[in-house]
Amino acid sequence: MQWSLVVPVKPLARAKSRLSDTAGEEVRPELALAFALDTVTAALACSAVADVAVVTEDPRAGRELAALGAAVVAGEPGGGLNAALAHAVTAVRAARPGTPVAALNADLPALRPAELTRVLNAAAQFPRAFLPDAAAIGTTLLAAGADRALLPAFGADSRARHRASGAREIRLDAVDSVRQDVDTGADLRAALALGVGPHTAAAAARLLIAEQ
Ligand SMILES: Nc1nc2c(ncn2[C@@H]2O[C@H](COP(=O)(O)OP(=O)(O)OP(=O)(O)O)[C@@H](O)[C@H]2O)c(=O)[nH]1
Ligand SMILES: C=C(OP(=O)(O)O)C(=O)O
Repeated sequence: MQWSLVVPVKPLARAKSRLSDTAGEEVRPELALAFALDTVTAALACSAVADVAVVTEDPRAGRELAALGAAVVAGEPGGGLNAALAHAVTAVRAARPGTPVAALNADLPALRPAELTRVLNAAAQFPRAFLPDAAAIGTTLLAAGADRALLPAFGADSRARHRASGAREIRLDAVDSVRQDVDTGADLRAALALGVGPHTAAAAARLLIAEQ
């Protein structure tokens, strides 16, 4: 089974506010963009992925992610992340009616295509399924099979809310790269330890140089 992925990217100037202890205001947008570039590069290289649509209102993020081969969905309805995802799924299914869809966070800089394939193959066993984040509180991926509504409930305690919504929790070992989202400095160190993509590696190196 091949999936259409929907990847949400918040306007870079407002993104990753919880990294403010680790990265100053001028560096944070660069880091957020680097995470998204590495996430989308790995997603596009995944054999279980048919296409990737980025939903963003940020012109620079849209431009740079489109250059990788992602489609860009603009025109968010307002109301935040879940409304943006529902809007993007409607746009994707207008082009590919009924396609299975998965929402994937854009802050997974260590993402490995083979691990994403295993997660998507597990998701394909259920009408709706999700993967908890590394902290086991949030969600990094929510999937809905052909013609199923995604019903995204990302945000605080989304693991519990996705479970309560009837989505099946995916329990797999050795898919750390799909679970390691980066919200804090500690998350960034954990992602660097797993091994990040080239954009994040370069941005993190600039961050360390700036600190010296
Ligand atoms: N398109 C879109 N994406 C969003 C929106 N809010 C969050 N996202 C994205 O959703 C994913 C999960 O969001 P968070 O992990 O909370 O990231 P964030 O909002 O940049 O981080 P904080 O500022 O620290 O809360 C990331 O890929 C964000 O870029 C939104 O309003 N619109
Ligand atoms: C939006 C989410 O991400 P975070 O918890 O990283 O903000 C979520 O986990 O639902």
